[in-house]
Amino acid sequence: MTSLEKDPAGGTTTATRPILEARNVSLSFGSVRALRDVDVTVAAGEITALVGDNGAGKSTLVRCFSGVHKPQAGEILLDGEPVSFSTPEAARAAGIETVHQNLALVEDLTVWQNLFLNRELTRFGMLDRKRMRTEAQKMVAELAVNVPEVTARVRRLSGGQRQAVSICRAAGFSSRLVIMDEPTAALGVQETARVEQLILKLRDEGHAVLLISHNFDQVMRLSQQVWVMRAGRCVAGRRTDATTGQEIVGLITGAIPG
Ligand SMILES: Nc1ncnc2c1ncn2[C@@H]1O[C@H](COP(=O)(O)OP(=O)(O)OP(=O)(O)O)[C@@H](O)[C@H]1O
Repeated sequence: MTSLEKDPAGGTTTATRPILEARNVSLSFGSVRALRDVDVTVAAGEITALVGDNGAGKSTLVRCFSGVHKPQAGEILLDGEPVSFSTPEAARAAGIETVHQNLALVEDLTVWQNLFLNRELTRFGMLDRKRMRTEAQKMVAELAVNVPEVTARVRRLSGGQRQAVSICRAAGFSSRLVIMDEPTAALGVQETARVEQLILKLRDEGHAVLLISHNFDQVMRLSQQVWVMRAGRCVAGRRTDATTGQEIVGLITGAIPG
C-alpha cells in the first residue's frame, strides 16, 4: 500500500507501506477470545496509536508483535514477509523493541548497565565497560535524553528519566519498531511533555512507533494513524488528521459501530 486508501468503515488507512502487519490474527485464552480476526498495519516514520477500552485486546496484540504470545490463527508480516517469533529475543533480533508499562529497568544498576543489559559488549571475552559507557553516553546524547550521568544508578532517577532510559534503550540497537504501552501513564505533566518529545524524535528519525494510550489528547497530538479495538476486534482505522477525539471515543464505546 503506497497511497492513502479508504477502509470499509469510511476512514483512511495507512498512507505508507507498512513495515509490520497483523492479518486476521486471532488468539483465545481458554474461553476468552482476546483477539478476533485483527487486521492492523504500522508504518515507518509514523506514530500509530492503538486505542480501546480495558480488556479490548491491545496488550495481547502487541504481545503477539513482541514475541510473547503466538497467534492461534492469522499471520504477522514484517516487511511483507510472514514472521513467527517464538520469544521476545527473536522479535528484538528482528528490530522490534518494547517499552513496558512497568519500566523494566534494574534499580541497582547504572544507566549504562541498563542500556546494555543482556547485550553487553565484550572484548577478548571480558566485559568492555569503557566502550559500553562511551556508547551509552552517545545514545543518551543522540536522543537528548535528560539523565544526569550514564554512571548514575537508576534508583536515583525520576519516573520521567527512567522512562527516557527505557526509550533510549529501545531506540538504540537499530530497532525498527518501538512499541510503547502507556509510556506516560505514571508521569507528571512536565515529564510527560519530555517523554512525548522523545517519542516524536523517534518518529522523526524514521522509527515506527506503536503507541498504546488511554490519553486521547496524546493520541490526537502525536499519532498519524489510529486503530480502534473493541472486544477483541479491530473495529476501525483512521488517519488522525481525518478524525476527531469524539469519533474515536464513539468507536471505542460502540456508540459509532465502526
Ligand atoms: N495471559 C492471559 N490469560 C488469560 N486471559 C488474558 C491474558 N491476557 C489477557 N487476557 C484477557 O484477554 C482480554 C484482552 O486483554 P488485554 O490485556 O489484551 O486488553 P487491553 O486492551 O490491553 O486492556 P488494558 O487497557 O486494560 O490494558 C481480557 O479479557 C483479558 O482478561
